[in-house]
Amino acid sequence: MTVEVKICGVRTPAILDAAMTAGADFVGLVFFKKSPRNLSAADAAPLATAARGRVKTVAVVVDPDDVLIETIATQVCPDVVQLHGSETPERTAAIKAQTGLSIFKAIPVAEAADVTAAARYEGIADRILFDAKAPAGADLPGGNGMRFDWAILGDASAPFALSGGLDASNVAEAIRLSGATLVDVSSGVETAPGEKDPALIAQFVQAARGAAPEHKKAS
Ligand SMILES: O=C(O)c1ccccc1N[C@@H]1O[C@H](COP(=O)(O)O)[C@@H](O)[C@H]1O
Repeated sequence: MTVEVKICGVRTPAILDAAMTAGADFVGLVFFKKSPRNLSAADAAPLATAARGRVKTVAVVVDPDDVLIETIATQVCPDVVQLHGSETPERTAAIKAQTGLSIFKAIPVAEAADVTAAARYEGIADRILFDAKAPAGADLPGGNGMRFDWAILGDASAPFALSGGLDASNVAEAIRLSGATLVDVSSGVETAPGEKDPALIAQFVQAARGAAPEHKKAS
């Protein structure tokens, strides 16, 4: 089984090209002012246009209001909306209804008990994304390069995505231990916050492609 790959925090045409050349399945466009990867809708629209039909675009937002969602949906036209804040199941359903788009819902994880929160989004979010819980007081809810114990996802049901501190050196082990069918990376393919590196992107995609979840390997 092939594991899908998302390269998050793409900000320039050159890095979009690098992600597509490497064979990424998704690229993330971040709409969060505190992030070093933040884009305006006007800056993101040409990137999304260049990506269309070649790689799926994911609009990453944090507790967005209806105006931001409408602006992104009409100007950027992404394939997916990734909700990376404290959106409730009701708010998640409302954003899905407003946009008609596929929804990734991020669930912050520090310990096994956090994984159960995902059940509240069953039948609402199209994919659950388990990400490392940000430290208290952090500026960003994601994109911090922090990881958690991947093995605690071993019993999570339904295909899910994994992020948090992944890079080319650890993504194969993360897939094997967690059973994730999609891996998402931001800091792990950067040389500085917000500065993506084409070689690191290529290495990450290659490492993820070569991995398979342990319990899904043919015996
Ligand atoms: O990348 C960001 O700046 C960001 C900002 C706000 C919400 C989510 C963000 N990124 C997501 O964070 C995770 C993990 O990133 P990392 O690899 O640990 O740096 C990933 O899901 C990104 O989509």
